[in-house]
Amino acid sequence: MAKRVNESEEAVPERAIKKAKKEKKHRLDKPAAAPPNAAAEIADVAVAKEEVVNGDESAKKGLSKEERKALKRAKKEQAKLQDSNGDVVKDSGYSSAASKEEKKALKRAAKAAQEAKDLESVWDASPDDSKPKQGYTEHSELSALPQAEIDKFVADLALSIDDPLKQSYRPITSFKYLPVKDEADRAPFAAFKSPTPIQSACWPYLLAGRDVVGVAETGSGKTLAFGLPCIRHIESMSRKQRQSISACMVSPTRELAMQIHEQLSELAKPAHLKVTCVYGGVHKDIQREMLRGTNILVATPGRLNDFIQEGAIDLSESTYLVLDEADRMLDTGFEDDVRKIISQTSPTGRQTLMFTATWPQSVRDLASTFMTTPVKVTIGDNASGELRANVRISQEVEVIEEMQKQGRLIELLKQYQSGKNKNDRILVFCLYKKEATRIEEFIRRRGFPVAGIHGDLNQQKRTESLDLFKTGKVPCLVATDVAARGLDIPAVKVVINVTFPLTVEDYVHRIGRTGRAGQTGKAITLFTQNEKGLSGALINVLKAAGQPVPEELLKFGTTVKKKTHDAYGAFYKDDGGEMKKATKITFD
Ligand SMILES: Nc1ncnc2c1ncn2[C@@H]1O[C@H](COP(=O)(O)OP(=O)(O)OP(=O)(O)O)[C@@H](O)[C@H]1O
Repeated sequence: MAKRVNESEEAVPERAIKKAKKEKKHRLDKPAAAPPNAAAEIADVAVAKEEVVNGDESAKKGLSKEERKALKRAKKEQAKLQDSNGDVVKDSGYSSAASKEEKKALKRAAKAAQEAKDLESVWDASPDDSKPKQGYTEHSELSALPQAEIDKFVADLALSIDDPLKQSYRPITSFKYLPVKDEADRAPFAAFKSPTPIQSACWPYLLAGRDVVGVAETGSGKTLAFGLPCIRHIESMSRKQRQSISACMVSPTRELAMQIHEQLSELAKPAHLKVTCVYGGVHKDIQREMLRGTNILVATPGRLNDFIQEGAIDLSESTYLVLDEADRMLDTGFEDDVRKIISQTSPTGRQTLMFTATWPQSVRDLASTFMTTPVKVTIGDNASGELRANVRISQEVEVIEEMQKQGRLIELLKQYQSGKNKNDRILVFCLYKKEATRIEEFIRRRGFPVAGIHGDLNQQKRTESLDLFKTGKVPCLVATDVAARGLDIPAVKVVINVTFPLTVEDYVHRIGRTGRAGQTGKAITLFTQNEKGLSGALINVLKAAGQPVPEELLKFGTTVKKKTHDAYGAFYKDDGGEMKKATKITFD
C-alpha cells in the first residue's frame, strides 16, 4: 500500500533512542521515584541523538538550525539534571518549559540522523570510494514549516509516496528549498513559479541517492524531476570519477532523446557538465567524436548498444541510470536491449530511475529486478498507479465507420483551424506508417499546410517536420506513435486520433501532447468497430478523468482485456540498432 508522505513519521525506528533510555534506566538507582518526565525524555532523546550523530559528522549536517539549537538546549538541560554519578538530582522545571516544538524538533533531529545512517547503508553497497557519496539535507526553513502545511500540500497535490525505508522526506514545496551550491544553479528554473508535484516529491529522495519510480501525468515536468538530481549526483563526484560517463538516460525514440538532451544541456551549463546524445538513423562518426569528455549520455537503446559493442562507449562507471518512458522501455520490444544496457552500467552503487505517465502491471515486476528498494512516487490521487490521463485534457470519442474517417477529419480541421484559430497547432495520429503518408497527402490536397513524421522517413526529414511544427511554420503534423511519447511541443491545441493506437497506454501518451505544463487541451478520437477490444480500457480512462462516455462506445463492451500483443514496443522501435521484428503483428 502506498503511504502518503509524512504519514509515517511516527513509525521511524528510533532504536538508538530506546537503547539510550534503557541504559539510563539501568543506571538510575531509583527508577520508580523518577518516572520519566518531559525533562528526562528530552535529555534521553538528546543522548540518543548524540549517540547517533556523534560518530558521524555528515549526519549532523542533516539537522536544521532549529534542530541543532533544540539539541544543544536539551544537552545543557541534561547536564543540569545529573550529578557527577549520573543520578537525577532535581527537576529543573524544564518539562514545563520544554515546548512541544522542541520535542518535535528533537524527534526530527533523531530521525534525520537515522536517515543519514540508512542512506549510508544504501551507498555502502559499494565498498570502495570510487562511488559518489550523496546526501540530502532538508532546508532548515522547509523543516521548520508546520506539519499541517505539509499535509495540506500533500493532500492538495495528491502526492503518494511509497518508501520501503520510510524516510518520509518533506516535498520540496518551493524552489527556495532546493539545496544549491550556488544561486546560479537556480537559473534554469527562473521561468517557473514552483516545482511541479512530481519534482517536489521526487527530488528529496533522488538527491539522497535513492532509486525512484516516478509516475505522473503527461506534461508534468518529469524531465527536470530526474534531470536536476542527475547534475547534483555528478557534482558530488571527484574530478577523477567524472572522467567517464557518469549518467545514462535512455529514451525509446530519437526525437525524445534529442529533447531530453536539449533540456539537460541547459540544466548542466552552470555545472560545466557535457551532455551528449546518440541515436540511430544518422552516421555514427560525428556522434563518436562527440562522445569524448561526456558526463551525461542520452541515447536510444539500439545505437547505444552498437556503440557499447564496438567499445566506443563504456558505461562501467555510470552510477545514474534513467529509463524515461520506462514502461515502454521494459516492454517486449526493448526489454533485451535494456537488459544489455543495464548489465553494462556500474554493478554497485547505481541509482536507477524509471519515469513514465503510465505504469502497467505487466512491467512492474521486471522493473523491480533492476532497482534497489525503490521509492514509488505517484501523483494524482492514484496510489496504485492505475492508468490515468491528464485531467486538463477534454476528451471526445466519436464512434464512426472506417470509411467516414477522412471526411470527418477534414471537418475537424476546418472547425479547429480556421479564422482566428488558423494557426492553432493540430497533431493528427495514425497507426501505420503508410496510413500516415496517405493521410498527410490527403490533408495537403485539401489545402491545409501539413508535415509528417514516421518511421519510413529519413531522420533529416523527421527532424525537419518536427521543427516546422514546433516553430508553428506548419500548423498540422501527421504522425505515428513515434511522436506519442514525451515530445514537448508548445501549444498543441488539438490531438486527433484518426486510428486508435494498439494500447490504451499509448492513447494516454498521444493525447498528452496537448494540455502540457498546466495548460488545457483537447483530444478527439475516431473509434471504429475494429478497436472494440480496447473499448473497456478506454471507457475506464474516460471515466477516471471525468470525461463523457458515448453510448456507442459502451455498446462495444466494458470488459478490460489483458494486453494481447507482444509487439507492443517493437512496433515503432526506431533507432539505428538491429531491428527486432514484431512477433505477433506485422506492420507495413
Ligand atoms: N516547475 C515547472 N513549472 C512549470 N513548467 C515546468 C516546470 N518544470 C517543467 N516545466 C515545463 O513543463 C513542460 C513539460 O515537461 P516535460 O516534458 O518534462 O513533461 P513530462 O512529464 O516528461 O511529459 P511526458 O509524460 O509527456 O513525457 C516542459 O515545457 C517544461 O519546460
